[in-house]
Amino acid sequence: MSHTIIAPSILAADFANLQRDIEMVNNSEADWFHLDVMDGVFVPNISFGMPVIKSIAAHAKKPLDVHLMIIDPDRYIKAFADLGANVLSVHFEACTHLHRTLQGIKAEGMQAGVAINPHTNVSLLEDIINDIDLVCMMSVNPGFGGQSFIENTYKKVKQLRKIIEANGAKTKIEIDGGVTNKNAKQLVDAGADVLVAGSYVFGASNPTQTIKDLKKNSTIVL
Ligand SMILES: O=C(CO)[C@@H](O)[C@H](O)COP(=O)(O)O
Ligand SMILES: [Fe+2]
Repeated sequence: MSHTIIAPSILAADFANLQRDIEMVNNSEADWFHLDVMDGVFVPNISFGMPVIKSIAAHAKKPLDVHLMIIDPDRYIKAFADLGANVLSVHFEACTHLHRTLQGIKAEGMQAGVAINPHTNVSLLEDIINDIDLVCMMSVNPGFGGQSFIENTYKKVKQLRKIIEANGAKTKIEIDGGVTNKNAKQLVDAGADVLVAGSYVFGASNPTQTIKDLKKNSTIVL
């Protein structure tokens, strides 16, 4: 049996009841916390930054998967390591020297992730795939929660899975945006290892059960 990692996106949580929502994730079948950091420059939205992540880290009992949607992310690698990030993803489109940035993330003891926008071809990762711990494949345009899933993602997951296998890499594929129980199984069948879900989880009447269902439906019986 192969279990898919489920990472609820805190962007869709109720910030006035953040501790309650963190405890819900702690006590659920979810595996990671997905934290979206937006700078209002790389994406047309601003989310939350260091003080909020510090508070989340104080209560979270599962790994922190931080998705940086910011320009020049090298400036903050150490700060996110100090906050307790376990996986740190930078955007391919925001890095001039991606290889150096990934080495910098690993040097701080974190897993190095690369996020790619819907228009970015997965073949651009081929020469660096062995240095990437996780590819955060955007299945919506980054910047907002609650958007519709882009169907072309299935094709990209299959292409990326081939590149990973051809290079003997251990890279995980994470899907971010518009994930629901309607597309979860198909994404995992295409080769996804991690599913991020924000509005689908926190907008549900029973988020704990929704996570449980996502986990169950994305389990592959080998
Ligand atoms: O990075 C992002 C958006 O930029 C995501 O992590 C969203 O937070 C996912 O939210 P849903 O699409 O699941 O509502
Ligand atoms: Fe994200």
